[in-house]
Order: sequence, then C-alpha cells, then structure tokens
Amino acid sequence: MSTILEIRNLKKSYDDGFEALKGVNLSIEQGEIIALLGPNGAGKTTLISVVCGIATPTSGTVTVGGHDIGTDFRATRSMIGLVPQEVALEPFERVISTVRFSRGLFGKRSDEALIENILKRLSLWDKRNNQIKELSGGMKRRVLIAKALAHEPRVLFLDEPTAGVDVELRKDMWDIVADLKADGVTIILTTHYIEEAEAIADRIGVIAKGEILLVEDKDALMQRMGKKELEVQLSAPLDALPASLKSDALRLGPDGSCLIYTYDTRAERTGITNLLSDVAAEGLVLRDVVTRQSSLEDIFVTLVKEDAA
Ligand SMILES: Nc1ncnc2c1ncn2[C@@H]1O[C@H](COP(=O)(O)OP(=O)(O)OP(=O)(O)O)[C@@H](O)[C@H]1O
Repeated sequence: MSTILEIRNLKKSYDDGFEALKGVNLSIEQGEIIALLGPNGAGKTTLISVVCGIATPTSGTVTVGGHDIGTDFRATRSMIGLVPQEVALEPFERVISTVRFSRGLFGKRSDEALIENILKRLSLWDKRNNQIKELSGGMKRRVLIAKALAHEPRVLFLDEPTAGVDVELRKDMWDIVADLKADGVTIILTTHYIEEAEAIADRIGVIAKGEILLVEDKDALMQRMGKKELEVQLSAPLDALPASLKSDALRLGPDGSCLIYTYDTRAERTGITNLLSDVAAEGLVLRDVVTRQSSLEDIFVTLVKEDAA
C-alpha cells in the first residue's frame, strides 16, 4: 500500500491564540478507511479544514498524493472530496444541477454518465430534477456526498456523516462507504458513534485536545485493549468471596449473586477451567454463565479519561 496523505508535526493556533492542533502526525494509506474519534472540541474539524485548505496551518506539512497543500493547493484540493458536518445547500437548486456544478468548480469537463452513476448509487436518480427544498434530511445528506464525489476525488473526508440520521440511513451510508472503498477511494471519517467506527473502519485514530493519542488497526486495538469478562451466576447469593477463590481477577457482583472474572483472551491459559473447578470445590451451584467482550466504546472512554488525568 502507498501513503496518500502524510501529516507531519501539524500545528494550528487560531487568531485568539487557542492551540487547536499541537503537532499532529498521521500517515494514511491509499484505500483505507480511518475513523477519527475524539470528544467535542478535540480538533477533528480543524484537522480536516487544514487538509482541505479551509484553514491555514500555523506550522507543519501536509501532502496529498505527494503534493504539498500549501505550494500545490490546486492539485491537492482536486484530489480531495469533503462532506461537511453542516448541510449547506441552495434550496431552490435542482439535485442534478448542484452536483454538476460541484464538478465544474474543479475545472473538470462535464461527464453526464459519471453524474448519473453517482446519483444512482446514492439512490438520488429519481429525485434528480427535484429542488433541494423538496428533499428529506437524509436525502440532503446524500446530495452532500454526491457533490463531494462529483470531481472524482481519491480521498474523501466525511465529517460526522451520520449525525442525526435514522438507523436505516446510517446502514445505507455504511454500504456507500464500503462501495467507495472497493473503488479505491481513501476515506477519513469523524464520528461520535463508536459503533460506526467499529462497523466500518480499518484503523482508528483517537484525538483529544489537539493531539493524536493513538492510531491503530481496529482489530489489533480491540485485541490489545479489549478485556473479556466471565460472569458466573450463582443459585444462592454470597455475602463475601470465599477465601479459596480470592484473586485479583475475580470479584463478587453487586448483590452477591454472581462472580465476575476478568481475563485476557490472548493468554495461553485463561484460568477459566481452574476457576470453575474451584467454584465446584467450594460447593457453589451455578445458575448460568455469561461472557462479555469490552467494546471500542469502553476502550475509547478509558483512553480519553487517562489523557484527562
Ligand atoms: N475559528 C476558530 N477560532 C477560535 N477557536 C476555534 C475556531 N474554530 C475552532 N476553534 C476551537 O478549536 C477547538 C477544536 O475545534 P474543532 O471544531 O476542530 O473540534 P472537533 O473535534 O471537530 O469537535 P466536535 O466534535 O465538537 O465537532 C475547539 O476548542 C474550538 O472551540
């Protein structure tokens, strides 16, 4: 894989002196989907704005496809598509005209077959002659994506693509993103929906207070930081953990009705067999056994909390 976007020691201070990015380094590979997670005000939109040429960096370098965003702005901007967080569309314009116009803005020759293809893919073809004001909120979001794709970008930024959309449309958006990836488009999305990152991203970047705390392959991250819990539900509640069962990995559940055992799935021995035989030796009767895997959300909350500490 080759690097399509390279961000080196990027800093951005706003006019009031606020340092929104404090030396961000990030390399993005061609064709991957990376999700940037971070609390409100972390600097996600600022980062996207700098790469897209909407905000000027204070220092550092950004290259897109080997071109510098400062010295080679036209080349980098034409390689990038941006789906902004806010819906900003002209209400009286027709769907197809606004998408055609976006292509024209980049000086690309008109290509009706391409526009038709984009609109069909986004299920907007039937609405192509409707005015924007006649569309639902979800359709308007699709129009924003169509506009961002009209000049055939190689890198697509989606800033909170599914904020406030219903579950069905969110799933549709995920399918659209998967299709784009299959076409070789690199996708960088910011999201507050951690299940969205869990569902579609190849890599996860966590950003807080203008710094990247971590960038890692999603599956590796979940393996590394994810813990598993085994809940052993008891027929009769206990007042305290029996001495023979005392261990750092085991605790008694809130009302004494279960034992909660934390273990690492990658360890050679999880200790589950020993635990269950110790439980049997203690004469405890089991009602049920449940396992739980920590989610990306648990991992994210832990990371951001550690950073704030
Ligand atoms: N034009 C500006 N002037 C001064 N400060 C700004 C400006 N734009 C953003 N900021 C500040 O920079 C910080 C980062 O904002 P940014 O919009 O990049 O965060 P974000 O991670 O996208 O947040 P959210 O998840 O809420 O969209 C915030 O503290 C914000 O108040």
